[in-house]
Amino acid sequence: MSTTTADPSSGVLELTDVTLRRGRTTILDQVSWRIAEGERWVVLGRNGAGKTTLLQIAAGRMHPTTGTADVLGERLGRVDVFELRQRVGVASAAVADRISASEKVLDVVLTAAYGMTAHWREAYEALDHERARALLAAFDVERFADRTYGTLSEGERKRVQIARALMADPELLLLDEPAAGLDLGGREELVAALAELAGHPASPVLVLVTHHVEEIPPGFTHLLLLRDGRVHAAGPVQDVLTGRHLSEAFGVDLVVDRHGDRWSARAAG
Ligand SMILES: Nc1ncnc2c1ncn2[C@@H]1O[C@H](COP(=O)(O)OP(=O)(O)OP(=O)(O)O)[C@@H](O)[C@H]1O
Repeated sequence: MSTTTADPSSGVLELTDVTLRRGRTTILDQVSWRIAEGERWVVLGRNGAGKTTLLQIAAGRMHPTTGTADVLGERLGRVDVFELRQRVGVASAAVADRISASEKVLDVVLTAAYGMTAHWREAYEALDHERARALLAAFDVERFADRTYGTLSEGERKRVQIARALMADPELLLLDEPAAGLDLGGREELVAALAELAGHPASPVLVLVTHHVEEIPPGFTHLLLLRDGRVHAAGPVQDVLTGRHLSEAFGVDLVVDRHGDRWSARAAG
C-alpha cells in the first residue's frame, strides 16, 4: 500500500526547481518541468547536459538535492519508491546491461511482469504469455521469441527492450536513446514503432531522450531542451525545435528543417 495519496490535480511528472548535486558538481540546476496525461516528450541536449540524470529522477531512482519531484502524483522522499518504480517503465543501456545474453527472448519480456503479479502467477501465466507475444509482435520481433537475447542484432535488442519495459503496463515510459547504435533501416523501423506507440490512446505517457532530431517519431508532442543542467526551452515540438533554440543549446550554429512530420538538423552555412 502506498503511504501517500495521489493528488489527481497533479501531472504525470511535476518537477519544481529541481537541483541535483554530486560533490561540487551541479548536474541539474533549478529544473522545473511538467508533463500532463497524454503527452509524449522528447528530451534533447548535448553530451553531459543532464538528460540521463533527469530520467533517473523521473524513474524515482534519484532524489533531487533541493526542489520537489512528483512522479505519478507521488512526492519523491515521501513515497515507497519500490512501489513507484513498478509504475514507471525504463528502457536504457543501463537496464539492458542487466539482461542475460543466454535468456530466451520471450522470457526477457515475460519476467518484467513478475514484480506485478507474483502472487497470481498461475492464474495469469497464460495471459502473460499472450501479452508478451503481442508486445514482441508489436515491435516486429515475435519471430525471435525462442532465440536467446545474445543472438539478436542491436536493433532487434532495442525493440525487445521496449517490449520488456511495456510488459508491466507502466503509466510512464522512459526511453533513453533507444536508437543509439542502430543502422538507418533499424532506426527507421524503431521510429515507426515508436510513432505507432505514441499514437495509441492506451499508451503510457512517453519520454524519449535522443541526440538526433531525425529520431523524433511522429506523434511526439513536446520537447525539452536542456543546456548545462538547465531547461533552455520547453513546450510543443514545433515551437521549441527551431534553429535558434538548438544553436543556443548545442553551442553550434544549426539549421532545422521540417519534412512533414519528421525533422532534420545540420550546421548553418
Ligand atoms: N555521480 C556523479 N558525480 C559527478 N558528476 C556526475 C555524476 N553523475 C553524472 N555526473 C555528470 O553530470 C553530467 C550529466 O550527466 P548525464 O549522464 O545526466 O548527461 P547526459 O545529458 O545524459 O549525457 P550524454 O548525452 O553524454 O549521455 C555529466 O557531466 C556527468 O559527468
